[in-house]
Amino acid sequence: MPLVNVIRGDRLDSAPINVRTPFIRIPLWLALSWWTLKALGRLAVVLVRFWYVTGPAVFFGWLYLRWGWAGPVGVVALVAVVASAWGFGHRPSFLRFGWWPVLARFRRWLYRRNWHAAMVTAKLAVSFDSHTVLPVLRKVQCTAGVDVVTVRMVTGQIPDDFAKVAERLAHTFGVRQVKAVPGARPDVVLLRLFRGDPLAKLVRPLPVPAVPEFTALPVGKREDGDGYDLRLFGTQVLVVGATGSGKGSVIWSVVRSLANGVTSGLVQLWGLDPKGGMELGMGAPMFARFARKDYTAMCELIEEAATVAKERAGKLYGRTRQHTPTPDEPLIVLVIDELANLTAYLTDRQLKDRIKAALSILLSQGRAVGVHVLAAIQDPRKEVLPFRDLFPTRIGLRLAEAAQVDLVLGEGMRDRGALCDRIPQNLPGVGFVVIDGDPTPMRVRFSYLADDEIRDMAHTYGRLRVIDGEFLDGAA
Ligand SMILES: Nc1ncnc2c1ncn2[C@@H]1O[C@H](COP(=O)(O)OP(=O)(O)OP(=O)(O)O)[C@@H](O)[C@H]1O
Repeated sequence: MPLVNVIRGDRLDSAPINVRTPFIRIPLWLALSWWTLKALGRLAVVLVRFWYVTGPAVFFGWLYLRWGWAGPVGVVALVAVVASAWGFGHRPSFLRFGWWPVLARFRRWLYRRNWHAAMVTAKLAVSFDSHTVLPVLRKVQCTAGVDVVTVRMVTGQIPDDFAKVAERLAHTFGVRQVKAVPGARPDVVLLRLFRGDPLAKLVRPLPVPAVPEFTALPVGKREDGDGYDLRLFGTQVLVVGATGSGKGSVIWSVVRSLANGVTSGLVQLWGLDPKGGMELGMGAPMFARFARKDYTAMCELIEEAATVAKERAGKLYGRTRQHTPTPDEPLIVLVIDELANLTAYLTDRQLKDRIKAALSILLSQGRAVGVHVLAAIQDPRKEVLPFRDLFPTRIGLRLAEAAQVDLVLGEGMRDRGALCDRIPQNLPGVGFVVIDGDPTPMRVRFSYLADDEIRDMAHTYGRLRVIDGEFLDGAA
């Protein structure tokens, strides 16, 4: 409160010009007519603007006057019958042209009701030149479980401003999650509001592709309802998740998508399960090489893979930039269940150093020459996994701490919606991935193979030859 130069009373600022406004006497009938005309004009604007309410209201009013209750009830029944027939007859077109547009109009009305308050409380309203400016709600489109709201930003705003307050917006609009992605134009942001959770239900094992498509292996479902296809060519894959987060389901989903390649010899899986074969043991026949107890055998497997990678790189030098798998030179995928056991917790220092050296060669040189790594780990810190950055594809399942999200998925990914630390324990197999060409992380759920399904798959497609350095009976 100011303590000097204060006097009581209203302060009147001196006017720049003093103008005496003219006094005109208007007859009452003229004023009344003007007000009536203005009210009629406003009514016409409202009637036209909310045509989707006024049109049906007028139509039903007319039906009622003409035929009594039978009129409106008959028309409602007719619409219900036609809609049901359309919905059952051709569901995709009914949803696209019938149901979603109607729902979108309703949802737009809901969002508009809260828009002003939501923008002000989320600090997205901007004060400029002594007035408040709000982002403009342009359009709402609905699809299964998701509303896409097109928003024109205020000058100076960027999509990340919306991403930062996404959680606040989700609570305000009563949806599960909000994601902000850049729109088609630089001044537009798209808010994706997720109403329900399409990933709440378990994803059953997916059909095994006849020939594996190494750029798009079907492994799960995305939250926008599409299937999630993992790219293996040209990359190395790291799966990070707390205990019980479903790392095993990622591994088995990938193995299943490659199963026909294993049978045809186009793919060789080499399995390393330092936890004594707890995870990979059930499907051991899927692996051409398998090590579970002997750390020296595991180290030798990794060194052998690194040697293959170096030899192939030497052969392909100057000829091609991507190796094409053949039965003579198959795609090799090293599946490692708990990588930290090899890189951090191993007490034999010499062996640990050999493993680290071979792994870094494999990770850096293998991806172009068809020698890949699919590794799972619980703790993504640098001390545990020094070469985290050599895995271009990283999958974040449920994580223990918010700070781990950006370590796994990249800087700013938690702000953009990858809430790995908020994945509930009752949703194992759910995680976030960064999909090529999309700056916002995608929530996915990996398919789940029960133990019997893993055994069946191994029985149908498996070709195991060597366990811990020893040939299996009947295998050669
Ligand atoms: N994709 C999934 N869908 C449904 N349930 C799943 C899925 N993945 C895993 N589960 C369930 O969660 C349990 C734990 O999964 P899993 O053993 O794969 O986790 P993990 O991350 O490998 O744990 P740990 O690090 O302790 O080995 C499984 O026994 C299974 O019941």
